[in-house]
Amino acid sequence: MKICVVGCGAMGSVYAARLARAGHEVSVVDAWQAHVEAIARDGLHISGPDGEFRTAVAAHTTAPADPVDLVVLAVKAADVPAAAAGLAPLLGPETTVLTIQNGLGSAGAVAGAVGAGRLAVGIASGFGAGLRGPGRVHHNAMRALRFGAHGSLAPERVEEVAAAWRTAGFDAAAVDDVLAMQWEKLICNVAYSAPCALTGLTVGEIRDHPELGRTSRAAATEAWETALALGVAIDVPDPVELVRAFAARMPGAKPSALLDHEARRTSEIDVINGAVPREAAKAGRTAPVNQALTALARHREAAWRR
Ligand SMILES: NC(=O)C1=CN([C@@H]2O[C@H](COP(=O)(O)OP(=O)(O)OC[C@H]3O[C@@H](n4cnc5c(N)ncnc54)[C@H](OP(=O)(O)O)[C@@H]3O)[C@@H](O)[C@H]2O)C=CC1
Ligand SMILES: CC(C)(CO)C(=O)C(=O)O
Repeated sequence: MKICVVGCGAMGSVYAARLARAGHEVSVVDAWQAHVEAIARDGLHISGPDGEFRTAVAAHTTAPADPVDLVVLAVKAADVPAAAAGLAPLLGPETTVLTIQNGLGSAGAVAGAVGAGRLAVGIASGFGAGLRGPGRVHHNAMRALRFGAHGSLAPERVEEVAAAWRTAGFDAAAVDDVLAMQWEKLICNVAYSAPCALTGLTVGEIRDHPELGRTSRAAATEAWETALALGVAIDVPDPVELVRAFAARMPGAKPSALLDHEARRTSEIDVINGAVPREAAKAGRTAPVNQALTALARHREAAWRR
């Protein structure tokens, strides 16, 4: 498959490098000039639980006029509208766009820019990835990717994408109910994103903390109750068990919201913990734990923008 990964950060690099190593024709587009130059010169260097490797991929700072079979949009939520608006040079009549962000709401912005008929949504779970420097990424684990149609994209097209990712060694599958998958991931993210970002603790440290562990589990339980109240068909009998198992796979990981706060950057808290009170309101409910965590994170982030 001819694939372009737009947003070649922590996750985009893992996707691009593994897909290229599996023999797909892969290029990347990223906003960070020094990173793009390092990739173009030395390739992408990935380290993770299964060792290290380096792969050559073509790298650009803006999308070249060269339509591909698959665009993978792997920027953070706040950058989705701008990145989606720049995808036109990569799109041919049969191009599928796969957007993979944590939190809720990104797909709507991408559909507006590229058309819902070509859009698939992905959920990446259990990677704990971070950039180590230009051209270099480390990930703590590599659990699963699930893909689903956002609008009228044919199921065969989603399956084709999942099959390509399986050739690269990912546990990847097409699912019918991508909204349920997004909520299952959201339950895990709300447990760790704001609590880790606000305290500087890792996923495992939050899980094991006598007081903050309780806050983390309460945030997850609130998201779980909200999903059930909205009638989302999540397959989660026990949210506390779900988030414990999530942390057990990568106790040392720093959620990307914590990496953002360490760099004094605005995080994705607004579409992760912040999504829960917004969604709860649709069901006539409140979500005070996530509301408070979001307010604290927003307050800190606002100070960096002053
Ligand atoms: N990290 C993880 O372990 C996991 C992350 N996720 C989710 O995956 C998504 C991506 O996260 P992550 O990889 O950590 O984020 P990163 O910040 O590491 O990567 C995003 C990259 O996109 C670049 N970028 C921003 N705007 C544009 C643009 N318009 N065109 C091209 N490139 C652009 C950024 O450059 P610059 O920094 O210069 O703006 C950055 O290099 C998020 O939604 C995250 O929540 C999901 C599962 C695990
Ligand atoms: C590590 C974390 C919490 C990133 O933010 C994540 O979402 C994942 O790896 O699935």
